[in-house]
Amino acid sequence: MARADDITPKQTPMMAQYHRLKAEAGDALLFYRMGDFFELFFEDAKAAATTLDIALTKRGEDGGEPVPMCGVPVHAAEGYLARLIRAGHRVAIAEQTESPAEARKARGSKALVERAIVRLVTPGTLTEEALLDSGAANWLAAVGRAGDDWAIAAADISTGRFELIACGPGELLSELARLSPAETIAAEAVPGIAVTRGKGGFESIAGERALKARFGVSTLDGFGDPGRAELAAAGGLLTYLDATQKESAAFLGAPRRIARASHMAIDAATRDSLEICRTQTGSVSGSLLGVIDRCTTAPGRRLLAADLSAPLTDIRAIEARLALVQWLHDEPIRRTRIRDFLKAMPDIGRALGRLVAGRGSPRDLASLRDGLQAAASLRTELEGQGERPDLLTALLPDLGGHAAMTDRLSAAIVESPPLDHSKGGYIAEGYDHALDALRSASQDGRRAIAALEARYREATGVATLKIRHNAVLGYHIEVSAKHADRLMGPDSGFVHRQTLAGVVRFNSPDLHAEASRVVEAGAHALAAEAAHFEELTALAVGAAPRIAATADAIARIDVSASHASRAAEGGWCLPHLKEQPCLELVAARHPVVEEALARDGERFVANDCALGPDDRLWLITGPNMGGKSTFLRQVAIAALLAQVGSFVPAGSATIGIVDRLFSRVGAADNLARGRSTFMVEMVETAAILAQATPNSLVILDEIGRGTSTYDGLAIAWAVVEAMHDQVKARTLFATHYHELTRLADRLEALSLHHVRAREWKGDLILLHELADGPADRSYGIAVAKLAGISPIVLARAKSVLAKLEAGRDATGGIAAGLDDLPLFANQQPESAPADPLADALAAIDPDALSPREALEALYALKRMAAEH
Ligand SMILES: Nc1ncnc2c1ncn2[C@@H]1O[C@H](COP(=O)(O)OP(=O)(O)OP(=O)(O)O)[C@@H](O)[C@H]1O
Repeated sequence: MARADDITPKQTPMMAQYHRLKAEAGDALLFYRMGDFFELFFEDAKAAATTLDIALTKRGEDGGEPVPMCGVPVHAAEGYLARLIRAGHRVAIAEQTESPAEARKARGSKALVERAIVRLVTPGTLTEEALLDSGAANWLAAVGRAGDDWAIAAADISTGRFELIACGPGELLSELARLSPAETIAAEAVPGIAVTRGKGGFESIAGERALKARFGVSTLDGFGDPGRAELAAAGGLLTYLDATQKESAAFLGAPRRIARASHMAIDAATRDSLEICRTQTGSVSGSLLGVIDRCTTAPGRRLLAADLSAPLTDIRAIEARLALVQWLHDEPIRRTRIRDFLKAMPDIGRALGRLVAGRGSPRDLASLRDGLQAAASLRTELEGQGERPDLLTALLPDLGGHAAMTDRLSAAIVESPPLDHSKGGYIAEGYDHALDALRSASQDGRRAIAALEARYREATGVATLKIRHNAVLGYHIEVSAKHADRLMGPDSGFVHRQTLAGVVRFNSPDLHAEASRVVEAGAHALAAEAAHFEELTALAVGAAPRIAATADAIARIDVSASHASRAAEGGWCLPHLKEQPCLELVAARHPVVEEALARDGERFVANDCALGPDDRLWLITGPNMGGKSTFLRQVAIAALLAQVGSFVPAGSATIGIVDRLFSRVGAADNLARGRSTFMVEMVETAAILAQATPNSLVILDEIGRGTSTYDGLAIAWAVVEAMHDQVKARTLFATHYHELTRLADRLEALSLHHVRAREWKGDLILLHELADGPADRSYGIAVAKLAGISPIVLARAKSVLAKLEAGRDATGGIAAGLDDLPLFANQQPESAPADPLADALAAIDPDALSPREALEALYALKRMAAEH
C-alpha cells in the first residue's frame, strides 16, 4: 500500500493529505471525514468492507491505480465503529478542522479542507454507550516493569477508575485475569498474554512526571507512594491515553494502589473452570455472575462483576459487606422500597465519563440530573431507617451533596433532551431570558413568514403557492411551473431564483427580511444553547470526583440488595468467616446446576463438606455423571461467594479465609496455545504445587487422565502425596483411580468419600449424594448404557471387563505393591524377586505353624505354583 513518503507529483492534494494522516494512524483504520461521511481507502477500505459487509467501490486513481474505497455515514458511525472494534480493529478518526467556507476564504476557491486525527479509538479507550457493555468495566491495562518487579496500571476511562497494582513473581497473569482488560499495552512482549505495543513512556521517571502533571501534585505521597514498576506502568498508560485521546481529556480519578494480598488470587484457568463471570463459551448467562445478578443499575452490575473477580481476604471488610446484605435480606419490605429507588437510576458513572471526555450530550446531563436526584431521595429514605449497618452509614454522605447541581440542571435541561445537540432544543424555557427572546423572535419570524405566504397566495391568486426552506436557497417561494408566469413580471415584487422540472422558485425583499430575522435569531439561539451546554458540562466535570463517589455508593447498595434478593430467593445462608483454614458446609448446592435442574423440574441434591487441619484432603470417587465435578465446584463457589460478601447457597457455612483458589475441573484443550489436554493439565498442576499455601483451597478433578493408565495413576498418586505432605492446602481430589484410596491408610489428613449410585433391575441410578468411604465400583459400563451405547458393544465390554477384573484379582492389579512404597520414595524400587515361590517358601517358619496352618500354607504354595 502507498505510504506517506510515496507521494508522487501525480498525487492530488487530497490523496497527499490522506497519506500523511494514514502514516500517522499507523496500523489503525483511518476514518477520513468527507462531508457527511467517513471514508476509508486502500487496504483499510477492503478490511472495513469485509467486516462491515458494506459495498467496496472505487474513487479516482492513485499512482495510476484505482483507489478502493468504502464509507459510513457520520450519523451512524458509532454502530460501525462498534463492529470494527469488536472485530479487533483500532480506528483513527480524521475530522475536518475547518469548514469548506473557511478553507476557501483562507486559501482560495480550490483550497483543500484541513483535517487532523482527533482520536484513536481502541478497545481500551471507549466511552460511547453503543460501544460498551453496560455490565462490565472496560479496562485498559498497561504492564510496567522495574528489574524483576512487575506492575499493572489500569484505567477505565468510561467511569474514571484508575488502579495501580504491584505484582510479585507469578502474580501478573492472575491480576490481569482479574481485570480481564479490553486492551493490554506494554513496552515489550509479555510471556503468556497478548499485548499491544504502547506509545512509550514506560519508565518510572516519566511515569512520576506524568502523574504529577496529570493530578497537579508535587509529590506522590497522597497516592501511597507507588513503587518504580507501578510508576513505569502509569507512565505507559498516561502516554497511551494522551496519544489516543488527543485534545480530549480522558476521565481518570486519582490512582488507587491495590494491595495484591487484599483479595483472593484466582488464576485464569480457575476463572474459566468455575465459569465465574463468563461461561467457557463466553456468555454471561449460565455463569455464576449470570445466576446471582439481581442488580437494577448498570454501575451495580459492573461492581458485582468486579467483586466476583476479586473476593476479599480481610474478614472485617467482608463482614461489613455481609452486614449490609443481611440488613437488606432480613426485611423484604425495606429491600423492595430501596430497590424501587435504584430502578430509577440512569448510568451516571458512564454519563460522567463521556462528559469529561468531551463526548457528552444533553442527555448525559439529564442522566446526571435524574440520577443525582434519585440518589438524594434514596439517601432521605435510608436516613429514615432506624438502625443501619456501618457500611451503609459510611456510604450515605456520598449519595447527596449535589443539590446545587441538580437544581441547576433541573432548571436548565428539558425533561427528555435529544442525544444530538447540534439542533438545539435542550435548554429549558425560563432558564435564560435572552435565549427565550431569541426563540420567540425566531418564532415571530416564522409566524410572519406564514402570514406572508397567505398574503402572496391572495395577491397572486395561486392557492398552491408555498414558502419553503432548504439548505441551499434558505426560505423561498415555490409555485408549480404552470403558475410561474404570474410571478415573473418585473414589478411583481418577486425575484426568480431557480427553475426545476415542475416548480419555479422565487425570493422577495419582505421574505428575505423575515427570513434573516428567523435565521439570525435561530443561529444565536443555537450558540446560546451551546454556551450553556459547555458551562453545565464544566460544572459536572468540576464535580467529577464527587459524582463518581455517588455512582460508587449507588453501585455498592445495589450489589448488596442484589445479594440479599438472590439469597432470599434461594434460601441461602449467611456465612461465618474464620482465620483458621477450615471449611464446613451443610447442605450446599451449586447455584448454576441447581437452576438448570429446576428449569427441567428436577431437584438438586444438597451435600455437606467438612475440611479442617485434621481432615484437609478429600479423595472422592464414584461413577461418571455421579456429581463429583459439581460437588468440587460448589465448594469452591461457596468460598468465593462468602469472601465476595454474599450469602452462600447452603444451609450453613463456616469458611476459613482462602488466600488462593485453584480449580482444575474439566480442563479444556488449549489447542490455540499449542498444548494438548494432558500438557495443559500438567502445567496447571505444576503451578498449583508451586503456588498453593496452607490457606489455599484446591479442587482437582481427574488429574492424570489423558495418558497411559500407569503414568496417570503414578502422577495422581504423587500429586496427592505432595498436596497432603508439602502443600497442606484444603483439597478436594476427584478421581477414577480407585487405587488411590489406598493412600488413606498412610496419609492421616486424607479421607475417602464417594458419590452414591445404585443398580436397580440392571439400570444405574445416580443418587448425587456424597457418602463416606470409597466407591464400591466404577459403574463405567452402566453409564455407557445410560448414554445409549448399543447392547452388543456393552455385552462385549462386560466380558472384557470380567477378564480384566479376574486378572486384577489374581495379580493385585496395577496398584499391586504400591502399599509398600515409601513416601516420596526417591530410591529405586527393589528388584523384583527372582522366584516368588522360593521367596514364599523362605518366609515360612515350620516350627511356628500349627498342623492346620501348615496344611493351609501347603495349599497356598500349590496354588501359587499352578498360577506361575
Ligand atoms: N447434587 C446434584 N443433584 C442433582 N443432580 C446433580 C448433582 N450433581 C450433579 N448432578 C447432575 O449430574 C450431572 C453430572 O455431574 P458431574 O459432571 O458433576 O459428574 P461427574 O461425577 O464429575 O462426572 P464425570 O466423572 O463423568 O466427570 C450434572 O450435569 C447434573 O445434571
